[in-house]
Amino acid sequence: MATEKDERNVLVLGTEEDVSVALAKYTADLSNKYCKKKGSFTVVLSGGTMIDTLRKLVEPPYTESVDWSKWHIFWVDERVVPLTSPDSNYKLACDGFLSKVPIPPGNVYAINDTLPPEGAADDYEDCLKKLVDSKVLGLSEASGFPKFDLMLLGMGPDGHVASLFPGHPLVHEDKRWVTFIKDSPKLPPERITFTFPVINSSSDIALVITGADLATAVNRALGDCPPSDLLPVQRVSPEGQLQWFLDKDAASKLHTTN
Ligand SMILES: O=C(O)[C@H](O)[C@@H](O)[C@H](O)[C@H](O)COP(=O)(O)O
Repeated sequence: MATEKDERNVLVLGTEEDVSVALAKYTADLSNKYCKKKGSFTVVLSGGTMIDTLRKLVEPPYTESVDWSKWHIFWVDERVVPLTSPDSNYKLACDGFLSKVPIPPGNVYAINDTLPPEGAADDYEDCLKKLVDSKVLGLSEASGFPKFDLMLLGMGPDGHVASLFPGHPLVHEDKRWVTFIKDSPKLPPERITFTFPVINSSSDIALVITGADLATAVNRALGDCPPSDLLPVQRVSPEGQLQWFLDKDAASKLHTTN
């Protein structure tokens, strides 16, 4: 397995399978760290291929060694569709991940799928505020936004993360915790999404990017880009640590990988 790591925490592994193995260990280690430190682990999922890449986490030794009872699960973005729809990020995570480990169902925070996008975003933000009141979630001292322990983010070929797309005004939203989009260029069009202040208040963020179709965006993201032309993925800058996980295909257009 080829492994390269640079000072920006860019880990380049041979294959998607290698990324899956490394991501499982990284996530289990953080679970251990946060469960010891604060008695809980707040994890934010995205949709797309990231859930499949998490597959090694629901295999031994992690099925036994991870304290799943302390986990709390959120979504960085969600499609406004029924939770039973094949388009639902909740359903994707249930089928590929949550159904395989004993996370208490009360710790899994799905959107209210009976509401339109505006209402679903308000409802999810209210849910986060209640969890702050009940001390499940903390607030960042620096930003005043909620602070999650770990966000597991994917990236689209256009450089989007969550449902924050290049050139869309939502990229600059700086007041809301959760907002909505009705014209997402990636279908389905109606979604809710965390905003960048919430994303960037996180303790740890993993950017999990595999496949040759993402190589151009990876090269733009990790290369030098004029500040006015930042891709959404380049705005990911957590208070804690950002860790990139790339396979060789996704890294194939990088000029230098050290
Ligand atoms: O709901 C969504 O569509 C996702 O949360 C989205 O942000 C995803 O993570 C990226 O688009 C990458 O998706 P892929 O991994 O499928 O390329």
